[in-house]
Amino acid sequence: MNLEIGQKIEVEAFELDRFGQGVCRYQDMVVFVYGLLQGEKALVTVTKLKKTYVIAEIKKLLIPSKIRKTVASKLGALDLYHVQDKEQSIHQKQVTQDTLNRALGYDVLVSDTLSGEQTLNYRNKVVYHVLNDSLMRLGLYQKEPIELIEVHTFILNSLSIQRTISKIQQQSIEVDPLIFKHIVLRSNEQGQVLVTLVAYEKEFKGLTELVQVIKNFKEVVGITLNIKPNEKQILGTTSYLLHGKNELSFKLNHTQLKINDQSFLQVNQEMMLKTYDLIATYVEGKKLIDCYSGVGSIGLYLRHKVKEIIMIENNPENIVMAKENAKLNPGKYQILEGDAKKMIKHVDGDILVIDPPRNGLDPQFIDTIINKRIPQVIYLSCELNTLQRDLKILSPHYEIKEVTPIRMFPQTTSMETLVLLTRKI
Ligand SMILES: C[S@@+](CC[C@H](N)C(=O)[O-])C[C@H]1O[C@@H](n2cnc3c(N)ncnc32)[C@H](O)[C@@H]1O
Repeated sequence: MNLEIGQKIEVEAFELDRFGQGVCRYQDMVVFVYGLLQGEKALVTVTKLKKTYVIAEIKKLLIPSKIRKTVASKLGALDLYHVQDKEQSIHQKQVTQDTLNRALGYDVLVSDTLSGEQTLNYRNKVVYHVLNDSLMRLGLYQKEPIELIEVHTFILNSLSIQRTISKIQQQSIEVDPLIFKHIVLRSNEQGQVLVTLVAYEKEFKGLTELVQVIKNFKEVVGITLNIKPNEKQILGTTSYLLHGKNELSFKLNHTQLKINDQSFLQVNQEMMLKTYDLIATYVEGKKLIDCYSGVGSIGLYLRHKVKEIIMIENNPENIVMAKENAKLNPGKYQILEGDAKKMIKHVDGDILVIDPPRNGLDPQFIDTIINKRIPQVIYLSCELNTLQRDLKILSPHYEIKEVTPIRMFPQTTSMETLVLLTRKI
């Protein structure tokens, strides 16, 4: 193979992979082209040469696919925007099916993707990054090459977040981009907004001016300053209240929920409710363990379905919030703080709901579930790769009853998957 960077070649994608790349073959090489769909032909420019594969970008689309909606977005956060909405759901089901079949070595039955009506403006949390400029400019990451670009309208923003960020972006404020790094905006269904300024230090140039401006926006219920712990993590564990309250309330059908600037909550409320309603149909038993429970959204939502709920969560801030949320939604709860793999050894229940972070389950945690013979396990996963790894270990002991891909993040390749498992005799 004698390809060179910058060379133009004609390729056809035989597959759209789970990262939104068209997979093509050129001579003996695999070529990945972001934004190229299955069956599409394009003239592409080689941008990276690796030992076993090549990365190229579309120069000219020669034969477009019927499922294409528009040209691919530059933004990493919109990496499936060019695909029609219905086809995004079909793609998600296919990727889930292929990944699980490959891992488990048999045909896993995967349901149709659970989808919603609101495929734009659904995000109730968005992180804007401060660009490297002395006058404040805010943006998002571009996909290829990965770099920050200024963005004024982001079509996944909830309408209230879009309104707030537009007003912030109209300000001309001098800042130090080496210290002031992000603005995180969260909104609820009432259109209220919690704004978090994220910086490496408690004081920075432009802070007072920014707070003066933002606190006058009537939708803003609170402004906090969070101290960024390192380059990789957006938010740290220290927050200071600068205005209003560090709290946002949500009404999730029969459940009231409060979060703060550090809490996890699914970003798409319509799909969160659809997911929780589906989980509710699985729940049949007395004692439910909600593990990786965050501020308690899943356990609280299911409180009418069981006699008792045990929550396990390792973040002390979330534990405080979960206890407040428990008071808002009376029921019988035990809220336990600690590492899931240790805590799970000390509790019993007949239903286990697990909603871990992207890195999935610890082998020690899986061993304990298997040894305890918990009859029903409901696994909500935000990372298909760790889900398939964990299901491989669980599957000799648990039957995979139902797998539902969830379209939690329309216009993107990110996906959520819900799996119902029952103990084999
Ligand atoms: C994906 S979130 C789910 C939160 C909650 N179920 C919800 O939907 O609102 C994962 C949660 O697991 C918690 N967590 C991460 N590692 C943990 C561990 N080793 N033990 C217990 N909880 C953990 C995080 O703090 C976070 O709240």
